[in-house]
Amino acid sequence: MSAQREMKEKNPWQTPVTIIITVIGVIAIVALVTVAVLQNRPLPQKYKYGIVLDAGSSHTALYIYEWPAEKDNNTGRVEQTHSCKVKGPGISSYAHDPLKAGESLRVCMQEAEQRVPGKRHQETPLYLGATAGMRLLNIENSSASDEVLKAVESALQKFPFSYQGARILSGQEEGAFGWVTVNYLDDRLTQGLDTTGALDLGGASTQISFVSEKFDGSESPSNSVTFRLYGNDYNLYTHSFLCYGKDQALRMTLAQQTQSGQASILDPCFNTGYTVMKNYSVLYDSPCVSDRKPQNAPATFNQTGKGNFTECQEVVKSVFNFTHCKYSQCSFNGVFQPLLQGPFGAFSAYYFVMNFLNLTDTSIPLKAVEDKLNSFCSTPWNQIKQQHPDVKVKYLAEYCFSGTYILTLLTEGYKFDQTSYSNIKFIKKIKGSDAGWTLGYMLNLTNMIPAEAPDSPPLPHAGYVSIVTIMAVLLFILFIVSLRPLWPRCSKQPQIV
Ligand SMILES: Nc1nc2c(ncn2[C@@H]2O[C@H](COP(=O)(O)OP(=O)(O)OP(=O)(O)O)[C@@H](O)[C@H]2O)c(=O)[nH]1
Ligand SMILES: [Ca+2]
Repeated sequence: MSAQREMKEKNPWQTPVTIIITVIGVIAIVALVTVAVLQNRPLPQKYKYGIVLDAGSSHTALYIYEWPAEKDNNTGRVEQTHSCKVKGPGISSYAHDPLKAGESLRVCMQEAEQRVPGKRHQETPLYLGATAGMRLLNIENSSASDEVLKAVESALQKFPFSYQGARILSGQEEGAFGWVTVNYLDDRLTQGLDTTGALDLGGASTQISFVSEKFDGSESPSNSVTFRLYGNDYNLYTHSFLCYGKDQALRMTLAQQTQSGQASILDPCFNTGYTVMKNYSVLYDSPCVSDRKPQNAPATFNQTGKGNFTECQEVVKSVFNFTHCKYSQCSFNGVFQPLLQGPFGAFSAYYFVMNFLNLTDTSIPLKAVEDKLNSFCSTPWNQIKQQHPDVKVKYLAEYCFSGTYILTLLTEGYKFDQTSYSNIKFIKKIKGSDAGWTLGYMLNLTNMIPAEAPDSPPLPHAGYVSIVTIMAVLLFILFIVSLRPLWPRCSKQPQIV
């Protein structure tokens, strides 16, 4: 028993000094880890918001975007959280009653007030961009388009957001921002990856934008847009064809068929059995066709469907001019276009139409696309209506024309062949955000895409805490090891008999 007592007395682990040092060491490590965890705990996520109104020719849509407040500069972080389709036609249709254009936006704006947290209202930028419908109105009657813009401006200023202006975008901006949106959402810009081209088919204009190695902008400077984004330079080819959106293109094919001011036409682009009376003055009330209005035409004409894809394609082709080109190569109407390159995302009406016609699979031969259109166009109108009772009649009636127009625009207009056609993807959304010019427009105006690559992000919180914990444990072990001279010698342990 006395030997045991003697050993206990000699054991340095049980001296008060060692016990105090060990306790202090443990407390210090616990404190270090606690401070690391608490100090670097991610704060509850705060979001910022931005609102863009897309005042298109056929309708207006409102988009709300959201991004983490502390990450304005990081790509891929801005997301569309809400969209609202304004009831009624596009703002350019209110030329005769501009106040109604402003009034029409109210419901969607009230929705935005509900969706964006109140304390963020005042700092949330609000933009309105108008496209081809307003471009046409501006050509036709610039004071009327000014009035419409003024009316929407005063309507928007009544809301508590940070109003940043309502303006008409140029075709070039519309094409370029559509391209930015697609590539931003695909995370192609920060990674410096090859980019995706953008094809946008609206009601009154259509845009094609892509990066081509063969294009440095010199051959046609008006089609060139240069960007420096995240440290990479891009030389973008873009062109917007005014009047080649699908509604104005339809007008042009009808103008082509009513040149002599007949009282009726047999239209190959509409299904057999479809018939409707149309007004000459309404049809020709657009700068896209107004100079072709036949003299002495009656007030109305009957449009009756003939349902013939091949003939429809001939009529559609007649609205493109392929005769002159002063450049090395052109798409149509004497417009320069470099060699097509890379994958393409085709959105807006490209998607609506090809999705309805079950033609979004671009790996099928172009001949098969033609066959499908041929079969759709030759289906009687009654049967089409029966098969699709829930589809809006206006859309349904126009699918034969729209499908034929899209195929002709892509293959004859832009010169997509079997191989390049298979590089097109018909898309509506990318990662939950609509493909279109609005997101690119907002990112640009809020300077959210820096010219140079941002510094690499700091260590994530979990990584930080793990490293501090490992370091603390290592320090503790080191501390214990440093006390080695005080350790009891195992070999000298007294034998207890
Ligand atoms: N089939 C179908 N067509 C649609 C739908 N929504 C819009 N469209 C039509 O598709 C065409 C293009 O629509 P948008 O892309 O909204 O065109 P927009 O922005 O008003 O016109 P732009 O100012 O030329 O860009 C128009 O003819 C619309 O009437 C839809 O859900 N289904
Ligand atoms: Ca549009």
